[in-house]
Amino acid sequence: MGLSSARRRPRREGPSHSPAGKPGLAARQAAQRLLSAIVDARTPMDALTDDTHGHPHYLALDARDRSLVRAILMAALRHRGDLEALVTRFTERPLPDGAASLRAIIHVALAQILFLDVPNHSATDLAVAAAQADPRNRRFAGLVNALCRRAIRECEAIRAEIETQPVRAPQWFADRLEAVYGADRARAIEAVHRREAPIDLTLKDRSPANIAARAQTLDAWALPTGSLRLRHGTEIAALPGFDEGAFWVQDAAAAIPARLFGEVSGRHVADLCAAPGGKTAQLAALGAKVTAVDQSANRLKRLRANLDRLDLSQACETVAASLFDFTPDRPFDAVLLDAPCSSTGTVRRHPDVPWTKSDADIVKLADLQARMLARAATLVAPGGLLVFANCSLDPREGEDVARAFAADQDSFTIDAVSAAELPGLEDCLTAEGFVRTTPADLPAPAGEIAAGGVDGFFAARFRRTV
Ligand SMILES: C[S@@+](CC[C@H](N)C(=O)[O-])C[C@H]1O[C@@H](n2cnc3c(N)ncnc32)[C@H](O)[C@@H]1O
Repeated sequence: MGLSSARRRPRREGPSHSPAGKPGLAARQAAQRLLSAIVDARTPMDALTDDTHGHPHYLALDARDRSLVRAILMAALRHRGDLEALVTRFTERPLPDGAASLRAIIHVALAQILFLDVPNHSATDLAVAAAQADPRNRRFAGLVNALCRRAIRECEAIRAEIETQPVRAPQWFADRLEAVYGADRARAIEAVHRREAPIDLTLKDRSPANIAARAQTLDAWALPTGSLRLRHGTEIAALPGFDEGAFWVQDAAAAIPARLFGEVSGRHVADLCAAPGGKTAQLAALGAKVTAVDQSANRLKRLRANLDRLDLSQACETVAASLFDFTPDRPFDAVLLDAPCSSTGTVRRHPDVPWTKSDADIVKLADLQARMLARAATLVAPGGLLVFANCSLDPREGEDVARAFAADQDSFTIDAVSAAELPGLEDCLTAEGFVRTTPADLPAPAGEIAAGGVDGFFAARFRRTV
C-alpha cells in the first residue's frame, strides 16, 4: 500500500463486504492495512491511528476495535524481526516478492497468537478469511492457516526462543545502536524496546509532600528524578487529580531539559518547538513567563487545551510560526529548543519509528537541528541560558550538534550539567557535561513492579557570555 492509498477512502466493507460479515474481520483487515502503510509506505503509526485524521479503515472502527488494532500493531512492530524469521523458518519457499499484504495478514495473525490475549481460533479464522477476501491472497489461505496452526502448536517454544534469542531488526537501527553504544548496551536498550513502556507523570506541584501524597493516591513509584511512574496501565483522564490539572503525562527523561534552567520564576523563557506543551507546562508551573512557539497551528491547539486543563494558560503566550520567522521584540532570559528529531529514543512507545525512519533521515534532521540551534542562539539575551534537547538516541542529532555549536559560537560556553541535577540518572552525563539518557537507564529497583527505563534523550546547556 502506498502513502496515497493509505489516505484513500475505504472500499465498501464491514458486514456488507466481509465474508459472512464475520465479527472482528474489519479490525484485522484494518490492522493489516495499517501495518503495510507503516512498514511499506513508512507512514507513522500516530498519523494512521489519530482519532480525527487517521486512516479511514481505522476511523470506521469502534473504540474497542481501535484499541485492539493498536495493540496488534504494537506487538507486530516490536517483534517484527522475530515474526519475519518465524515465517522464513515455517515456509518451504520465501513469500512471493511484493507480497506485502500477505505478509501483513500473517504478521497480524502471529502477533495475536504469540503476544495478545485473543482466542487463537479467532486470530486464525480471521486471518484465513482476510486472505480469502483478497483476490491476490486467496490462493495463500491454506498457507496462512498452516502457519497459524503451527504457531499455536509451538507457541511456548517460540515465545521462549524469542525471549532468549530475539532477532535484532531493522538492520540499520540494530547496527547503529551497536556502533554507538557497543554490543552489551545495545542489547540492553533493545531488551527495553521490546517491553511495554510505563506511564510517567509530571506533577504541577513538585514539593516533596505532594509527590509523596500523589504517589500514594495514584499507586505510583516516586522516581528519584521527581516524576511519578504508574504501577498499572490505566485511563489517565479517570485518575484522581486529572480534572483539577494536578499532573500531565511526560516521560521522566523528557522532564529533564526544562529543569536545566533552574530558577525561572518571573523570567521570560522561549520554548521554541513547544507543542504539545509538556515542557511549556513545566516552565509555567515554575513561574516563568513563557512564549511557546510552534510552526504547527494544530499542535498548538493541543498545547493550549493542555495548558487550560492545567490552569497555566495565563503564564503563556503562544506563537504559531516557524522559529526561523519568529522575531520577538527583545531577547529572552532563557531559550529551550526541543528540536524535531528521529525520535529513536521513544521506540518503547513508538515501535514504528525504526521502520519509518532511516539513516538518511537522521543526517537530514541533524542538519536541520544545527540550523535551528544557530537561530535559537540569536534569541538569547547576554548572560542567558540556551538548552538544546531532543529524543533521539543518535549522537549525530545530539552530542555532535552540540559540540559543533560550542566550537562555532564565540558568545556561548557549555554550561556543564552536574550529577546533583540528575538524581537517579547521575551516570547519564557525558565528559562535556551534556545529558545522555537511553532506555537502559534507571532500571527498576528490586521489589518495584513498575517497569524500569526512560526515553532516550539528549540535552545540552549553554550560557551566552556576551
Ligand atoms: C519534539 S516536538 C516538541 C515537543 C514539546 N517540546 C513538548 O515537550 O511537548 C517538536 C515540535 O517542533 C515543531 N517544529 C518543527 N519545526 C519547527 C520550526 N521550524 N519552528 C517551530 N516549530 C517547529 C513541531 O511542530 C513539533 O511540535
